[in-house]
Amino acid sequence: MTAPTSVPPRIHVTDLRKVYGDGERAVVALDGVDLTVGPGEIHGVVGRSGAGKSTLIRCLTALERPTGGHVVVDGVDIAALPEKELRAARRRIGLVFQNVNLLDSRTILANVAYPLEVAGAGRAQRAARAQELLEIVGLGDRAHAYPAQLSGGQRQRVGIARALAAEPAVLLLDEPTSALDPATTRQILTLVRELRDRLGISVVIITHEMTVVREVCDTVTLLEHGKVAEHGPVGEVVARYGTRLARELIPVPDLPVGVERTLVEVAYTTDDVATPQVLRVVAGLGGGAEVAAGVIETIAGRRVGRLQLDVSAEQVEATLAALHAAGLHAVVTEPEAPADADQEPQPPAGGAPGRRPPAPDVADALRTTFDRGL
Ligand SMILES: Nc1ncnc2c1ncn2[C@@H]1O[C@H](COP(=O)(O)OP(=O)(O)OP(=O)(O)O)[C@@H](O)[C@H]1O
Repeated sequence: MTAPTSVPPRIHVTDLRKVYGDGERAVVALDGVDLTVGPGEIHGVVGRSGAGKSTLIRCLTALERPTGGHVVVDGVDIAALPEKELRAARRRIGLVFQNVNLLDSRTILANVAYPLEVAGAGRAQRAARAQELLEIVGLGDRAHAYPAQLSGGQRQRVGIARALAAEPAVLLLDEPTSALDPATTRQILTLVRELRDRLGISVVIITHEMTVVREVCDTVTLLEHGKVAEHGPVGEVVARYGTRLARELIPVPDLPVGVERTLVEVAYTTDDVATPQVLRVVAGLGGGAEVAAGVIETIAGRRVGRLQLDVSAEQVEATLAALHAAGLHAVVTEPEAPADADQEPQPPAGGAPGRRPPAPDVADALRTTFDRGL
């Protein structure tokens, strides 16, 4: 969902730059990033390790001063604010990260109430609000449980409830489902969508999981080497045949390793051509063209197909010509590497595979921010 132009975006980042260090040691982590998230929009930010995702989070939450550019959250440019005004501005973003840091000695009700306590709300008021938030995230009957008694998915729910306590305009979720199994992931994503529908909140999800983008995001940004490589509504991005995001959002099954083949890929959306029509064209190719792999999926309301044809080397030109003559997008392609083949190895978190936890300085900074009452 892209915000109508008359409605101001909840997040409007322009030409954001962040350089760590200087001179020969300078590392350009963000290099002219633009990002717009409208009211009620769920926006995914994806990118490989080192692309700049954590730096973007830190700039969005004002934990890091940008080297240049603007970070406007709910109408306030937090990149330009003096230190003493930052605390109030930070409340406009509720932050939840993969390893939810709950206070183990407190009940989950007291955990959710904690930001309100720091903000000076009275006991009865904060208990009522915390209970209401726990009801919203589906944990109303566990208010007096302790964090150690909860599953990973339930802890995420508590983290989300706590992040909502200060009534933020934006919920920022950093790898919210990386440590969760597929069924729990789906439940959390359903909750995120419900929160958006119920509260009208905007959501930014930083993730390396394309499933998250496919299942819940309205719009997506791909960061590469600190720059925006691709962005747009998910339904449009999947129809940009051959782009990295389109390929990763609609992965075709891998071919056996070591098999040498010439693959011709046909990509289409059923807005343009129906699948039976495509198959008729493929059936008429002759020359031994065979469907080696393929997938047809409905993403963001759009049905998209990718077929990989196994074609003998001498038939490639004729095959491409016939497909193009039928008005289809077709290119010679390579067997695909797994989506995150060049990710750094990532240690398990919370007992399941996932993105590595934030570096200690990030985790400490975030904890300190939370302790200050965010
Ligand atoms: N405090 C820092 N000092 C120097 N360089 C840094 C610092 N933090 C990040 N970088 C560098 O900035 C670049 C972007 O890093 P960042 O952590 O934002 O990427 P990322 O996409 O979040 O990666 P990951 O998914 O592995 O967490 C990398 O080259 C990284 O080495």
